[in-house]
Amino acid sequence: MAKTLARNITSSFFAKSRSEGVGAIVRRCIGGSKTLDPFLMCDIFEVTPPAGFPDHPHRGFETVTYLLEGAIAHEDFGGNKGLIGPGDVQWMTAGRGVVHAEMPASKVTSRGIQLWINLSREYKMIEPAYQDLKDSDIPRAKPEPGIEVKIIAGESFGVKSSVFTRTPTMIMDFKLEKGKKIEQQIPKDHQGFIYVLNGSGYFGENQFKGEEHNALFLDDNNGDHIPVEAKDVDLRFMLFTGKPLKEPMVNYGPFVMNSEEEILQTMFDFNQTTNGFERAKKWRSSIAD
Ligand SMILES: Nc1ccc(F)c(C(=O)c2c[nH]c3ncc(Cl)cc23)c1F
Ligand SMILES: [Fe+3]
Repeated sequence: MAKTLARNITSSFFAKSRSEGVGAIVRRCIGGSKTLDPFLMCDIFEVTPPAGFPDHPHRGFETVTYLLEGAIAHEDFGGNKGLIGPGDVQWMTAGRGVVHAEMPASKVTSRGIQLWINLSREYKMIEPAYQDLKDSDIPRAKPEPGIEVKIIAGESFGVKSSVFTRTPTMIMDFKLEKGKKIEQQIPKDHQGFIYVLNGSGYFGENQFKGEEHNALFLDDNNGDHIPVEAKDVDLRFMLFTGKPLKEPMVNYGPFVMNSEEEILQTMFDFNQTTNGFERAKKWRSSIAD
């Protein structure tokens, strides 16, 4: 069978720690100087009480919060509240508007990843929705001993996630023992990036070396897979790919719309608690004092 086209890595950078929220620390691998349609932001966060992300709004996109260690409590203006524990995922579709708080619920430092995925114009003003996945709900693919793929969204080695993605997205957590190599299929029309969580490895057809805290960006050569090899040590990395929306994007902090007018309207809606922000009137979370 003819060998299909593989993706290469075009660039990488080391995600430095910076403060965010109230006393939290994040390594921002998307959203600082680097954007990658349809992804708006990707933070690898560390947060210890009393720090956190107190009451704040979102409109026009989705947030995906994946806990690596510890726990995050969340509560929104609609009374939705819960705990995101180790290995769990909260997929929040903010749509027309959510106001919530996200606070650490563990004495030890809580570590995780929060990805912001843009919504296309047709979905920006839909009702908010949640998809909560407990670690045990999230399928794994184990194509051979020494390789495990945790599939938060998308498909790997015939194993599919149950998550509904309005913006076509793949999010996977890979663990490769030293000496193992893998080829992960990627839709040809997706853009993507990798974040190395632990160890190091060689990524893409061009065997680009990636180490801890490195964000690595895939070329958009329409390749249908990416080869990865853990040559020297065990490797753990995240793969994020998504179909670009190719729409105008105007953002103002946690509001992401298609025009300046829509952003001004959003700021008015939030300040006047109208048009999706009605429940924000007088609401204060109970988890962020
Ligand atoms: N507007 C705005 C401004 C500043 C923020 F910090 C936030 C925000 O909440 C987060 C930024 N990264 C994060 N990682 C993890 C978690 Cl749980 C939350 C966030 C936000 F939304
Ligand atoms: Fe938030």
